Amino acid sequence: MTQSNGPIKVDSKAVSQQLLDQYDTFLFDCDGVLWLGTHLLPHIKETLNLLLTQGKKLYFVTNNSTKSRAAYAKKFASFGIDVTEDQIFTSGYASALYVRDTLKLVPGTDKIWVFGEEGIVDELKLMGYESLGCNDPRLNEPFDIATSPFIAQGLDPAVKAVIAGLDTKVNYHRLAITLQYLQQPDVKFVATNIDSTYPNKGHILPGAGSMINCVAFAAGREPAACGKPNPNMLNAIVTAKQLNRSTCCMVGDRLNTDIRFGVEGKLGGTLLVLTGIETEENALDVSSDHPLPKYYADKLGDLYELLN
Ligand SMILES: C[C@H](OP(=O)(O)O)C(=O)O
Ligand SMILES: [Mg+2]
Repeated sequence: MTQSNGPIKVDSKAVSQQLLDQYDTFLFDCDGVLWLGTHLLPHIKETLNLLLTQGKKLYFVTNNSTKSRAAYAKKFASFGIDVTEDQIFTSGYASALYVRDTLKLVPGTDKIWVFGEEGIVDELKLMGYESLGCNDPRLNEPFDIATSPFIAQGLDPAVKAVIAGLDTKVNYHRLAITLQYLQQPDVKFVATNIDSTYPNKGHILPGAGSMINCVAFAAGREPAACGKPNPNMLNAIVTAKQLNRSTCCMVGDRLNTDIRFGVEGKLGGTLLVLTGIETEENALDVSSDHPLPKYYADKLGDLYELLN
């Protein structure tokens, strides 16, 4: 079957082997591809091991900024999957690289207000940056303009950027103080990713993009989004790992981030799996605003199941 017929379904041993034979490197999205929250999807370990036995290089590229690369390595280990930190790239790490290499903020002098979770703070800390906000327990208090310490003490003038990401503790206090910083003209606005939702155990939950848009709308500002499909994230991975784009395959569950990342990043191929956000109808919708995948499958584990 040729690409001119549209996305190719991985539903036979021949197509599964054809896909594996084309690529020597696989970049995997995580949420909706490998797992749903703490639930590992079927035959993930077997599929990753199969790729390793065939000499493939594996990398993991997630827009989920709630954990650091080190914390993700621990999550893989909790599933009995041996992945090192340097195989993992998160949107929190991509955002910290942007703060360091593009904004050129000065570690030890410039601070960052984090509207998001520890994964962003941890990556910034590795680069020598002090963060404010995030899990500060005072932000868990209901917001009261008369008593908020962030209002009473005033904003920290050392804050030169806001990084906004998925924050499962989002509340009015966090939104209000983040907006105060975004109203400062010299404070840059950085977002980890644009995902409107993310999949978790059969439910579709609000994603980073939904809460980032809340403060962006209030501030009347658009952030620089550092995760997929931003090509800078792929450029950083390709450079760090000396990858040959033409022999790489991006595996994801979302058209407007993962598949767009792979297609616009000129990778050799893309595989959309239907265990996360997209449906088979979406995968085949030629009228879609987003690039369609070269391949698609009901789940990643089909690669293994069809060959065994
Ligand atoms: C959806 C995204 O994670 P990913 O699918 O990129 O691992 C996220 O959790 O915001
Ligand atoms: Mg995903």
